[in-house]
Amino acid sequence: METNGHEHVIEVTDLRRVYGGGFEAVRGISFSVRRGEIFALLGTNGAGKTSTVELLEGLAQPAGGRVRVLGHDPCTDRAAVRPRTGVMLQEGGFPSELTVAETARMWAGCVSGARPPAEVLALVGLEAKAGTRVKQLSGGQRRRLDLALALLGDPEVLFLDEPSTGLDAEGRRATWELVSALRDGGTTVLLTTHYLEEAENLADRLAIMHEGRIATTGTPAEVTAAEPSRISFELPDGYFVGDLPPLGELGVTGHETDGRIVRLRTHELQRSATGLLMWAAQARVELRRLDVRSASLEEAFLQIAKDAPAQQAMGMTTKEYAA
Ligand SMILES: Nc1ncnc2c1ncn2[C@@H]1O[C@H](COP(=O)(O)OP(=O)(O)OP(=O)(O)O)[C@@H](O)[C@H]1O
Repeated sequence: METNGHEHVIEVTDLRRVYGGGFEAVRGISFSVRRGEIFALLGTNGAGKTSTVELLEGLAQPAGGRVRVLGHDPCTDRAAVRPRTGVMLQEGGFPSELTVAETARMWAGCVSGARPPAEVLALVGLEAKAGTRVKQLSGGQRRRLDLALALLGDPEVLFLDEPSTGLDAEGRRATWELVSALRDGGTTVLLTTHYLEEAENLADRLAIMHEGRIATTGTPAEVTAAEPSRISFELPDGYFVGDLPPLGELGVTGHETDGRIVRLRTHELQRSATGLLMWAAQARVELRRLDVRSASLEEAFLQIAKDAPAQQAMGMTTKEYAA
């Protein structure tokens, strides 16, 4: 379907997934992915990312709502969709006695018009491991084999469930480069990830899921822009928060204290930082552990996940100012 001149390769409308015991893992989500775009689904543990991706892959029927991939229902019209998509699941589950090359050849036998197995192994940097048994691969090498197999059919749409989990920094970068190159070649990619840096580097657009719903969506810049920047510092000896200049007048929209550490939130970082530093200069005090940082995807993520146990454990007090 075309909207505003963009062809939507994946369309999800009010999608729901309910498991056997009645647990609703996906609670009415909607988004679309354009042709040639990388779309990242981010979220807290158990947010419903894998449950969603499995519906897009046609591995299960939704309890409600609608999924279209390349214009088809991926579950009931699997024969039309499957040959045009590549899937990298979280757990590949290969026969461990086969070598890498044998695994790729076996998989190629199940894919119509498969690319030469050696070609996809080279793409993911596994050509030197062609003769190695799968059971002797490291976790990261297995992930790369997973990715190679997903590429065998030269798919138009690629689903990647946590593609770089278990990879070292170099392997992760290599995967990002490969996925970017695939996108540049016209492949549409939907990926799930726990790495905010991955989404920031790779995704054209993203959605952050929390408890089965989409909490926010947009380009990384749009999602980030909605979040405040942060300034933190240690209160100088003998000073209290009340001794600081009126924070609202510095453009500060809220603050938290954690012992002697003060954290300020602001949408006007330069104005707030300047006001604070001028105050410190005039008072002739040093702001130890001073940290000034622009809004980031991490902030957006933590804000959404703020009721998660790890955040509660930080035990901060919070004050909000009227904007
Ligand atoms: N087969 C199942 N039966 C019942 N509940 C399930 C099943 N699979 C997943 N769930 C539950 O559905 C919720 C969403 O799980 P899902 O695996 O989709 O989350 P996720 O966002 O991919 O998480 P993670 O980041 O930890 O991989 C979780 O609460 C999970 O316990």
